Amino acid sequence: MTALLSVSGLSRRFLGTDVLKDVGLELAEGELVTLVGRSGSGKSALLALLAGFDQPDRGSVRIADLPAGMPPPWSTMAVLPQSFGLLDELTLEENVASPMLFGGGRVTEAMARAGDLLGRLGIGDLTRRYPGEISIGQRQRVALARAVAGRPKVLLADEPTAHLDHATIDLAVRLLLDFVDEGSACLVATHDPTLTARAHRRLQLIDGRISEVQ
Ligand SMILES: Nc1ncnc2c1ncn2[C@@H]1O[C@H](COP(=O)(O)OP(=O)(O)OP(=O)(O)O)[C@@H](O)[C@H]1O
Repeated sequence: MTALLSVSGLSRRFLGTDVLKDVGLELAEGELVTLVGRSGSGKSALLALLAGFDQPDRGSVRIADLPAGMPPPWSTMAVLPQSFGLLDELTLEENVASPMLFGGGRVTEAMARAGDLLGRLGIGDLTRRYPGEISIGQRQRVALARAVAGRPKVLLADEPTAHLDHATIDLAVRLLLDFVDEGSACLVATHDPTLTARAHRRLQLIDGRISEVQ
């Protein structure tokens, strides 16, 4: 299996506290891996380091075949933040199509894929609405659709099912599993037991250290 993300010896200190201590992990192509840990344990801090939004005090992050430490282009790594980051002036389908269009994709194909992804998440009837006209759980689904739309090699997702009901979580998990099956890898910080149960592997953060959940 090809390693799409390799992390070693990652440490990060905030305000005199070692939040992450010597963290190492690998994500292989085809893997959906969850990251659990108590609130404040450092999950979002770790995702920020992996995404290149923050710099470690020690350690290295290597993404796909880029040199270690090289910030990944958005077409290689996508980030789904807790705050979604949707563009309010674009319709839902335009939001989802945007990574494909920025990557040089054809408009008709990008819009068709956007509609398909939104349909798979149960909101195919809302494609022409704007983010301000839908619920928070619907916005979360749009953000998930947009995160996978450009087929990035690595997706980092922070609590992507936090606002979803049980049936909708099932749709989201299926989408993520199909996404990694097509040659990507996904690391998900989550408190969601359904998502965790269906992941290929589970990691946990305790006292700044990462370990595999057996
Ligand atoms: N920029 C920062 N400056 C100072 N402290 C920070 C900063 N970012 C994170 N922290 C601290 O690092 C710790 C880990 O925060 P983080 O947001 O990664 O937790 P989390 O596991 O994602 O929590 P949750 O499940 O509640 O989202 C917390 O104690 C937090 O206060």
